[in-house]
Amino acid sequence: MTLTIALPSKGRMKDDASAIFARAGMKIAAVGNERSYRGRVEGVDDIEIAFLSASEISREIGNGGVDFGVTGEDLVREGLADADARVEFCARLGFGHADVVVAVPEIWLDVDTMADLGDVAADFRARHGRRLAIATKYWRLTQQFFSAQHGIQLYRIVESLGATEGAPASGSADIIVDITSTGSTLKANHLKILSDGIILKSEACLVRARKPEHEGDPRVAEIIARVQAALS
Ligand SMILES: Nc1ncnc2c1ncn2[C@@H]1O[C@H](COP(=O)(O)OP(=O)(O)OP(=O)(O)O)[C@@H](O)[C@H]1O
Ligand SMILES: O=P(O)(O)OC[C@H]1O[C@H](OP(=O)(O)OP(=O)(O)O)[C@H](O)[C@@H]1O
Repeated sequence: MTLTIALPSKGRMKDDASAIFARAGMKIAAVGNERSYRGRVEGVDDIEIAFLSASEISREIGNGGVDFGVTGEDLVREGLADADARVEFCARLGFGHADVVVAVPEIWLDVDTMADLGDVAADFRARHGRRLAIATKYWRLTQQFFSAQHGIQLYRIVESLGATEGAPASGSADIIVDITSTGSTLKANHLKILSDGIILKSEACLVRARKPEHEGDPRVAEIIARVQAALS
C-alpha cells in the first residue's frame, strides 16, 4: 500500500513544510515538472506526495483521501466536526503561527471579556432591533467558543470570505473572529482582542488521518518519529 503525504503547494507554509521533511531525511522531489501536483520522497517508492493548498489538505485528511498532511491546526479544527476522533495531531512544526481571536471595536470601552460581550449580546436586540453580528470564515470555531464554551446564544454569523477586519467599519457586522499574527491588521482597523478572546493558538502541524490500516504499519510510526526528531 502506498502512503500519501499532502504538502502545501503554495502559500506561506510551502517552503517551511518541505524544509522540515528534508531535515527529517525525506527529501521531496516533484514528479514531472516544477508545477506538478505530485511528488515523491527521494529513494522511497511506497510514499507519494500530493501538493495541495493548506485548506484542501485539511479537507483531504478529514475524508481520508490522504494519510498525512502538513497544514494549520485552525483549518483542521474548522473543517472537521470531531477533529480529535478523526485525525491525530502528530507534531507541531513551529511555523505558520496564527491566533484565532474574538475582536471588537476599540471604542467599546466597557467590553474587555467574553462575559462583557455576553452582556452586550443579551441587550443587543432590545437596543438595536437585531442580533449581534459576527463576521468570520471560522463559523464552526465561533459557534463552539460562543455557544458551547461561553453560553452566548444571541448572535448571528455573517460569513466573510475576505477583509473580515473591515466588516465593523463597513457596517456588515459588529465584531469579528479571525486570525492574527502580528496584530497589525486589527490595529489598522481599530479592533481589540478580548482579554479571554483567544479561541485557538494555531500553527502548522503534521496531521494523520486515523485509518485502521495504519495500525502496525511501521512506515507510519517512522514518518512521525523522523519529523519529530527533525524538530529537536
Ligand atoms: N498572517 C496570516 N494570515 C493568514 N494565514 C496565516 C497567517 N499566519 C499563519 N497563517 C496560517 O496559514 C494557513 C493558511 O495558509 P494559506 O493562506 O497559505 O493557505 P490557504 O488558505 O490554503 O490559501 P488559499 O486561501 O489561497 O487557498 C492557516 O492555517 C493560517 O492559520
Ligand atoms: O495580524 P496580521 O499580521 O496583520 O495578519 C492577519 C491578517 O493576515 C491574513 O490575511 P492575508 O492578507 O495574509 O491573506 P489571506 O486572508 O488571503 O490569508 C489574515 O486573514 C488577517 O487579515
